[in-house]
Amino acid sequence: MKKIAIRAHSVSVSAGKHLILDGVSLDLHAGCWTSIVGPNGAGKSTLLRALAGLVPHAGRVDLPGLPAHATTARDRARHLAWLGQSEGSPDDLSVYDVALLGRLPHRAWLAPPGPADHAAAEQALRATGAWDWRARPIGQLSGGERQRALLARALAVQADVLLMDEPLANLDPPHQADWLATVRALVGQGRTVVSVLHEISIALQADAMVVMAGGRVLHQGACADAATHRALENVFDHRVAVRQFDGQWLALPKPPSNDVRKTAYQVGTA
Ligand SMILES: Nc1ncnc2c1ncn2[C@@H]1O[C@H](COP(=O)(O)OP(=O)(O)OP(=O)(O)O)[C@@H](O)[C@H]1O
Repeated sequence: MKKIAIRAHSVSVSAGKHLILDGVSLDLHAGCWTSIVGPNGAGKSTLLRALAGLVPHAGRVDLPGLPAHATTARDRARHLAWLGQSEGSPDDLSVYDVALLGRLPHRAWLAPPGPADHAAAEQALRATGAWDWRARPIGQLSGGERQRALLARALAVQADVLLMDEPLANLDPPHQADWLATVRALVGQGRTVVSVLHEISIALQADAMVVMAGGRVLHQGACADAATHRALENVFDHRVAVRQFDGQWLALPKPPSNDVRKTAYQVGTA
């Protein structure tokens, strides 16, 4: 039987009277890459933040891979790394120092980074192609360069579980492919990756997929399963078609029907 990396029991998140996440229960397998997909506002980021313990919620999130003696926030930060959307870092911090931030859970209070920390930062920066400009201040970087520096910070943690919210934001296709290779390597080492993705064709390359809408999980299954493809097409109102090309599943955008197109045009030109 597959090990569980994260188990959510009836997790709900509210903002005032608005229920953003509505009693989500799910098991995420260890040593697997799971992608979370769904339309805008489905609750994907909120679910990921709840799994990471970054948002107050009802219900429970368990990390069965965390040893029983590992009870502190620092233990948890070593076990579970996080890459959020539009994360901030002081603009004058160098790319190298940003990567080293990922080592904070491994360092004693106020202790300088040691050889293992420098080695982890270098490995992470090389994996994201950011090593050559490690001395540059993060505030001077383009959107994609910045994302690669932040990704390096998450990788430098060397955590068993990585949660990433839109990790491909601003990345060009070669660096998207590098990210895919990195995820495959992590999973090959037995690590668990959970990513919220809008790039559905890339999300379909994961091992498993969680399909969300309206703050709920509508479907969870293998990316190769026909039931998962149907759930994807349904949740996007059949505006995507899942097809196989060259041995790979792709989600192709479909144009609106003539009726919808006509209405949209009339609204747009009114
Ligand atoms: N602090 C908040 N207060 C009120 N509503 C919120 C708050 N945070 C999120 N929401 C709402 O909760 C819903 C889910 O938000 P969330 O960011 O989790 O969606 P998402 O699926 O990640 O969306 P997207 O694909 O657009 O990034 C949205 O309708 C959002 O407007």
